[in-house]
Amino acid sequence: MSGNLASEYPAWKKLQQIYSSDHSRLVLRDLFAQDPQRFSHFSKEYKSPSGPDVTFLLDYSKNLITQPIVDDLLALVREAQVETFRDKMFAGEHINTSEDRAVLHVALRNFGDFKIAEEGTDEVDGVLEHIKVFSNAVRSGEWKGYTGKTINTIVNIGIGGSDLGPVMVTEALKTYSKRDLTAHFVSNIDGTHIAETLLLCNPETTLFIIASKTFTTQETITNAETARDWFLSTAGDKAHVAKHFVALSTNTPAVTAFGIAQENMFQFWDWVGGRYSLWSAIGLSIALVIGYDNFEQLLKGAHGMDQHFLKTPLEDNLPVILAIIGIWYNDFYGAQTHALLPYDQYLHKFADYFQQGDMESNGKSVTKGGQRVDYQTGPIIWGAAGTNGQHSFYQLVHQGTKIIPADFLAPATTHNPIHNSKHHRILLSNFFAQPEALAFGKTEEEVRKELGPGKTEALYKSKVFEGNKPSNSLIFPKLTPATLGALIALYEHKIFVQGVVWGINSFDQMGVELGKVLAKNILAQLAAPEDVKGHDSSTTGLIHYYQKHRKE
Ligand SMILES: O=P(O)(O)OC[C@H]1O[C@@H](O)[C@@H](O)[C@@H](O)[C@@H]1O
Repeated sequence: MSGNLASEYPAWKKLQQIYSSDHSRLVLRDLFAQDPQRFSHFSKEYKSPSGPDVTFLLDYSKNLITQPIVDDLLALVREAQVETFRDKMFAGEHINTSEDRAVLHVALRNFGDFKIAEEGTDEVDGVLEHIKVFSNAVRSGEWKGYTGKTINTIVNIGIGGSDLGPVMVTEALKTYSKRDLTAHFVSNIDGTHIAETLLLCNPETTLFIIASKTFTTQETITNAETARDWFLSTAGDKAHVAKHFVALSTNTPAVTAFGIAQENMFQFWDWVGGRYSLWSAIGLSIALVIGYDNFEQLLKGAHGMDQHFLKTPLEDNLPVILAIIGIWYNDFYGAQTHALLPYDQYLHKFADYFQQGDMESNGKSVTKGGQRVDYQTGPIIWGAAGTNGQHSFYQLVHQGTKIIPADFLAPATTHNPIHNSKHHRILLSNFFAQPEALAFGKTEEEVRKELGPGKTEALYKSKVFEGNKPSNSLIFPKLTPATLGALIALYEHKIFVQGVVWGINSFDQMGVELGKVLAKNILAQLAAPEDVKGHDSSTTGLIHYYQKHRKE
């Protein structure tokens, strides 16, 4: 986030030369054969420096790297002054320059450690207390609906960062959830989303959580109004809204105008980016589902990773290691994507979550100084829970023409050891096998030996796995709230490091604006064909087709 062009750093130029001269020699079979200690050289165990016990092993030995390459990538990190910018972030400096804002999601999980001088950081504990008291009241049944019944359903209405974090975390920690409290998440403006959800709700026992940092987001406000109308059509009296609607927002006037009382508003601050907000009041639905104590464990797990990121030398710093490996493929190998592949059904929304986390943060092409970059920035993030992906897109990962770096994640112990953990052993055998198959493949010689003579050349060739496909493996004892917190913070800081190296602002999201403005303009033109003005022939033609065929 220095605003410099990464391609001007001496280390960048050196890495380009290394890639050109050496990449054909970077073959995992050979690298492992040459160094029997490769695993211990390129793996690290994380142990939380404070708070709840969190540990995991990151094995990055199956990457197309050598120690000199790692050293040059770390030199790049130093030249980009990542440590300086990291310290600025933790100190509350306004590193989000385009919006003149601090970037302080770390302050939301700062259990007294870091000194941060920014307005609002002294209010964090008060909001956490509010979340605690409220979530305890709802979960215990003390909080009653307008007819005196306890709440058994919550509906979080929010989109983007006000949806994806709570969705991902409540799914990931479902085993900790209060099973008699059903949680729904409504995000899409498509009326189908709210309509189908309302069919499952009883107005007497449903709590709506309107989650919007700005409280101006069209989707969220429209869905919230629809929910309020639906509620009032049964409840009648507007005074009952107070028992069934709460807001999570930075925008007090808009919340009040909507009709939500200030005591039912959970505050946060402009220094919390939407995609980094699950640790804030936006996490209310998480606290309701898993309980406040577990929510706090999540925060503490993340705080441990914050300390690790802040205090660990670069060569042992796990977010830095993930970041440099990503840069190596993204910028030198030309990899377009990065797959997140958790072998844990509970983490089935992990890739969706980091699609926003990473792509909205680092999907930029202009540096903080305003220069057009001449290299690749953020990768396309995608993925699915194992083993489902194996029966779908892994074919291309194994034998396609593209290089797809991937992170495999898995718990050693499952929360569901059914059938004497048979399922889990099978799951983990796949978690171990896939990176092995990707890295080492199967040679033509091995195929010929296996099939024997007399087969067509085409068949021999089609069964070859070229291998040399890179991956990281991350294994942790069990998916606990604290472990999940640490994993999320690990990836958040990885994204930060990459953004600093690329010289971009990872904390604004100007790219979401243009479409919003055009949609607003078009919405006002939808009534009649003669209203449709100022568009290209394609857009005009599409709108005219819609106008001809709609039935409302
Ligand atoms: O929380 P609100 O303000 O409704 O924003 C919801 C989402 O809006 C989008 O346009 C993006 O800017 C996201 O970063 C944000 O999380």
